[in-house]
Amino acid sequence: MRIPCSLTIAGTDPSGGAGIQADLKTFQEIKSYGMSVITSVVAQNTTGVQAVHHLPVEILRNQLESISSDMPIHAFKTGMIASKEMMKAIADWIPEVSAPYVMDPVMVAQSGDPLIEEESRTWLRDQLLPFASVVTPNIPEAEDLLGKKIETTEDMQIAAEEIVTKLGAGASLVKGGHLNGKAVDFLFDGDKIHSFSAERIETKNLHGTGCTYSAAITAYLSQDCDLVQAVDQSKHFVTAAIRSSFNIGSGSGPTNHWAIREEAGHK
Ligand SMILES: Nc1ncnc2c1ncn2[C@@H]1O[C@H](COP(=O)(O)OP(=O)(O)O)[C@@H](O)[C@H]1O
Ligand SMILES: Cc1ncc(COP(=O)(O)O)c(N)n1
Repeated sequence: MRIPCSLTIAGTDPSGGAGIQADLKTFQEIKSYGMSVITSVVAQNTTGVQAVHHLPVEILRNQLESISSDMPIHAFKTGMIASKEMMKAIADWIPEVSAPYVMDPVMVAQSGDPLIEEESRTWLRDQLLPFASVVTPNIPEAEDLLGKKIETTEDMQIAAEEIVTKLGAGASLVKGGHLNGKAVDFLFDGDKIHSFSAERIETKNLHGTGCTYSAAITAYLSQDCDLVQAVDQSKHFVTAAIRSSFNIGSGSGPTNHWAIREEAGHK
């Protein structure tokens, strides 16, 4: 039996709601074997980011090599990649792997704290994004990638299309968490637009939603789901996780990764 294997390349969150920790919990819930390569160690919690330590690029390369020389990778994602040098190490490694690549173009934490160097954003867009099978920007990230404002759902659909046609991603999922009204996301798959909608849940506990969503897409892709089906199932996953998110910590609390299991009646 083939065991689906997912890899995340990202920064850490010791409070367990975002980054590598959220990704591994999500892989586990969706029953994809989880592996992780750490880019930066981040001291953060529900209130924000307190300190960041970027690992040396050489140890990033070593970790990538440890995985690809020994382990199967059926899908992988990237999250926080702080510097151009780290992006370059990952771009050099990607051709070694033939698996779907989900890029979460993380730029700032929910708290507003920056997670990547300002001058690396262009490199992320021009050198790394064209490798992505699908890229999953929130609205501020899509605005940054395209250099224009996104204010309506029509703007979101145009942005999703342009991230593919102008910037070269395989597909693009523009997420609507930062607009008002329903929580609607638009996927352009290179051919047409698909929309994924859920009721907006009134909560301050949204720490790690983007990480959880992109990790879920990665896990479903590792199981050979097609992209539209993977996004659809992941939207259900992240919505359930937000609906029963935890009021822990004094800031924006984490989502509940086992919500889907509870909804299905498993304890
Ligand atoms: N209050 C909310 N209620 C329901 N879904 C939400 C809410 N906020 C965000 N979402 C959904 O969570 C996912 C993550 O979106 P978003 O918040 O835009 O990304 P990020 O965490 O990267 O900023 C998307 O599917 C979005 O529609
Ligand atoms: C290491 C790391 N990566 C990403 C995020 C963004 O999290 P969110 O999903 O809340 O935007 C974060 N806070 N920390």
